Amino acid sequence: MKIGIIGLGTVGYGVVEILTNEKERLSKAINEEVVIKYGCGLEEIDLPDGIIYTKDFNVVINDDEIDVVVELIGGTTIAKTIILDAINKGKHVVTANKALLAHNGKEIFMAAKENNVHIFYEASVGGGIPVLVSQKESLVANNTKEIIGILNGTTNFILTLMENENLDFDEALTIADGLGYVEANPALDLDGIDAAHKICILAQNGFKKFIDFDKISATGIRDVTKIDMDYAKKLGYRFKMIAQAKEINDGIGIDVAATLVSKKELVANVMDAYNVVEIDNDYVENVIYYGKGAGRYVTASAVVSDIIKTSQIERWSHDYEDCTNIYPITKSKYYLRASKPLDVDYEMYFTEKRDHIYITHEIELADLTTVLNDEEYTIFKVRG
Ligand SMILES: NC(=O)C1=CN([C@@H]2O[C@H](COP(=O)(O)OP(=O)(O)OC[C@H]3O[C@@H](n4cnc5c(N)ncnc54)[C@H](OP(=O)(O)O)[C@@H]3O)[C@@H](O)[C@H]2O)C=CC1
Ligand SMILES: N[C@@H](CC=O)C(=O)O
Repeated sequence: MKIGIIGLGTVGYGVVEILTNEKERLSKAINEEVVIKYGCGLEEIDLPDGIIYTKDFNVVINDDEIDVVVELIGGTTIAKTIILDAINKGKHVVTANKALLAHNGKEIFMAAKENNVHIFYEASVGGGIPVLVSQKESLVANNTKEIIGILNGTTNFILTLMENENLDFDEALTIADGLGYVEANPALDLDGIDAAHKICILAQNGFKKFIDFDKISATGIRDVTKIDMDYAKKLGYRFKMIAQAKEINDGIGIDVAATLVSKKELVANVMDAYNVVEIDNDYVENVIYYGKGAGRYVTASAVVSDIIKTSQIERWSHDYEDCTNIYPITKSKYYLRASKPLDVDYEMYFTEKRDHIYITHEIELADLTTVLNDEEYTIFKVRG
């Protein structure tokens, strides 16, 4: 197996290291020598002996000896060209590029099918956690009912810091940024866009439907305050940025939102930069996947396992229909904080200083906002 790795940054160099250190064992596992022929990056770096450095990804794609192209540059422009060109040249492709797959997955999967090549992308969701392979292979007997997850480590780290250290959002963000957690474009993390990319990929595979990414509602964690975090704590909840998808009526409900999760739920106890995915199925019922969602070796572990999987004969099918009806999930329990008593049905209520705090029964958001009229209030979804 001859491999070309395009992108030698955090993940790409980790892949080079693992494949080099584990070459003998991995080659034995597939009964074929695993060889990195090219490392492609914008700037030349030291590569282990035998790997050819190139600046030009076309050198990799146009080499007839290359079986697997590994795209690890990120983004949705050049990466798309690289992946489609590689597929059209009959190469298997491995990528960790969640943004590209959420936006252009359909086109890429179709091209892979037409060219009879593998496209594997385990590292795009949950870093090293083997959740996609489980969805595509181990859960094949099941119909998925619901998927929920904490799919962004950065925001989970920030929420954990806010809670444990009693910090404001901005204070916690500064610390997370200083530790290198926050993406170059912070909106991807903070506004839930990265988590939306990941739930889009999970939902497509779970419900066997293509989802138009632009229809997914994502609100992120910028509105979570220390005040609401304290009230949540008093009521037995913890703030988490929850990505959720489930089949509803004639379509798919899917969104990402800061949510109060009961501390009794396993998901509420996933702290720091860890990720979790919980999939509810008809036969095996609930299964939970937990682990680190980012980091050089964590992510490279999933990429290497995908590279090795390209030696298998059977292709992953992505013969999905388009889902035209995509909705935010608005039927929920809600947390409300207002400066006056509110006329709402509730499960829990207390008042402190000038605040009136409610956890409502499950209700449609539109019905709730009708009752609230012009009152000023803070609102978040509640789970559990
Ligand atoms: N880091 C992580 O923990 C995780 C990352 N991912 C995904 O993995 C992918 C890679 O991420 P990561 O390694 O962190 O990103 P990095 O920015 O660390 O690495 C990307 C590398 O690609 C290089 N590059 C950019 N354009 C080209 C080009 N045209 N030809 C060759 N090389 C190029 C960059 O060079 P330069 O720096 O000079 O621009 C950089 O070294 C992304 O899709 C990301 O979303 C997924 C899960 C976790
Ligand atoms: N920014 C992402 C990195 C991995 O996908 C995260 O925080 O989870």
